[in-house]
Amino acid sequence: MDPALVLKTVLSMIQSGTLPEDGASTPSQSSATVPPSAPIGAHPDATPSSLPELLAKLLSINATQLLVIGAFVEGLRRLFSMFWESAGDDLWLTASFEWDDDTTDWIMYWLSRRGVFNTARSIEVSNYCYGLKTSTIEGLEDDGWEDGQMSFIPSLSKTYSLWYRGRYMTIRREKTDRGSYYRPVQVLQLRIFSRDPRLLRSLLLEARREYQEASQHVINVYVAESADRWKHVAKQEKRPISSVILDPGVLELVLNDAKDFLHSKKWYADRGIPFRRGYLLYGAPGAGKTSMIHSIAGELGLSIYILSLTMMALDDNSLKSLIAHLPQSCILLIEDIDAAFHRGVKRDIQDPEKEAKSAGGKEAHTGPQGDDGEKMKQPLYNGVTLSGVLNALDGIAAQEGRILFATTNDYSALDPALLRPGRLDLHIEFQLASQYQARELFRRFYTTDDDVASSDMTATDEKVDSGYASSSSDIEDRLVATQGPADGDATLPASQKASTAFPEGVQSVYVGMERGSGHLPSLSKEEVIALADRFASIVPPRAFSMATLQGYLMAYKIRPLEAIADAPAWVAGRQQEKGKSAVALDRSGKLAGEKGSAAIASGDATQLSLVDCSS
Ligand SMILES: Nc1ncnc2c1ncn2[C@@H]1O[C@H](COP(=O)(O)OP(=O)(O)OP(=O)(O)O)[C@@H](O)[C@H]1O
Repeated sequence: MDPALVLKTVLSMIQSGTLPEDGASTPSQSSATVPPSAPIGAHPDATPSSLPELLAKLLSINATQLLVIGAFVEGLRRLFSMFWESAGDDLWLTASFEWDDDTTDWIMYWLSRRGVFNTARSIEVSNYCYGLKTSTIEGLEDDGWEDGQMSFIPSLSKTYSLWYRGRYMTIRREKTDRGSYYRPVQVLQLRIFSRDPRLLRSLLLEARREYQEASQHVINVYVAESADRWKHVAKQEKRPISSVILDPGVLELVLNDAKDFLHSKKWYADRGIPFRRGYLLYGAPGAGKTSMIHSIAGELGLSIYILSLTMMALDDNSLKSLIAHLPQSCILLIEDIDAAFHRGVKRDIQDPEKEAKSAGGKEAHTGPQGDDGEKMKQPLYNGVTLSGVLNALDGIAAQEGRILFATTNDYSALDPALLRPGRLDLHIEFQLASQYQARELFRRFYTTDDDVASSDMTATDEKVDSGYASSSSDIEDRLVATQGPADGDATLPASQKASTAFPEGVQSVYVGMERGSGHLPSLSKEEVIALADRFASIVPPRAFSMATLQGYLMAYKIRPLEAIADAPAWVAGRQQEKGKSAVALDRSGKLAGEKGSAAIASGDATQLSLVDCSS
């Protein structure tokens, strides 16, 4: 049989969709009509009229003929794939995005807005948070799923298609041969059937714009997952600047400084100064260091990258690599930077300034790190050395717009080389709550959102000390009514007295927010201010952290009058407790015991120490 004839027959059958004439005809019947043994060339012009007939003819092809047909088909296939590939380059626009890259987030969000994955028939589902990649699924909330609990992501090696501005477009997630065996690098490949590169650019810009618009109310938080990669762990609602209560001017100082820095690239370049800015927030735990950084990140629209120097498997190289993998604009937050030093970040270089001073017989710094050789030789917690940390911090300047925040509760543990201007330029001490902070905390706690935004309470501590000038007689009456007749247990806070829901014999109290129903009593703005003044006059300044005061108010979430009534007993109880065991911070940030805080409270300390090392 002529191979060309066979091929022609196959093609014509495919084209015409010819089926066996008689559906009942069986292979055995066919083979009876055209015996397999019949030489195919016996009737050269005979065209097989049915599939069994064709099969029979094919089976009768000899090896040489088969080889010719095979070679012909393979040749055609190669030709076609060559054409397809070159046509692919010519006719398609292609862009690849590394799966872990932020740009993938843009594309994933853009795709999810077009419902590509909501209608796909094969999809990967994950409850892991992928930035804004999470697809919202209509009706999901009704089924008890909260928004953000589910992500749709494209299955591996599966192609999804859609139309973009009238052009056919495909999406595919693929593994590459890069990365480790266990974690190969994955890419998202996007192809548009077009020769106009502007189309790709406009898609990218569109995706970025949509993503940024959707991100306006959130900040992304990343942590160093392994020694050399960042992992997205959360998208958090932006924390309003006004929700962080510090003494007047402090937050504004840092925020304006950071804003000014971000706009000063040329200024730095013109003067040959490395373009970097670092802030060190130190002092009392629960005083608002982390809160302040989060609210500033929200205000500046920057993501936060959190790094712990005590992370296992971290060494100088991986630290450098982590820094190098930071995006151009972001906040790097090194939390509890002292922890690494306590655990023995190896001091393998000498601080030249200190050496100079030591030579002169003077210590530059008397912290525990000092020039103490013993300390330097402590066993390493991990492979990080001080020079590695310093080099990494200096490397932050390599890209524009990176801001460093470091926090610590133990200022004195930090090495002077770290504190030098150019690395950590502005040092801000956070103390226990001042009267101003206590009053503002109370006021914002019990006022509505609108009142918080509109109210401009600029009263000073003197005003608080001046008594209850602003308190109305109405409020006084209500307070007296709240305190009620003496019940022989005046020291027991009302929150505890009210906790009668526990089974008999169970000695429990709410330490956080008490559950229960009810509403905030109706209080005018002036009444809340009067109560806030009263609260601030009861709480001794610099005796409690803001977190502690917030915890106290949480127990009185809807009972401001009782919060005031119980405050003296609560303060007395806490001070008694703290007198035994608690600690406070002295001016240098060193943990010094409860008496330290009393000394600070007595006015022996500045409210907030700002050390602008660059000036
Ligand atoms: N100045 C503040 N204004 C408003 N809330 C505050 C303030 N300080 C602390 N809080 C509240 O207390 C809690 C703990 O605050 P935060 O984590 O910011 O303290 P921190 O100083 O970073 O503590 P640590 O040193 O232990 O990390 C948060 O819920 C925060 O809302």
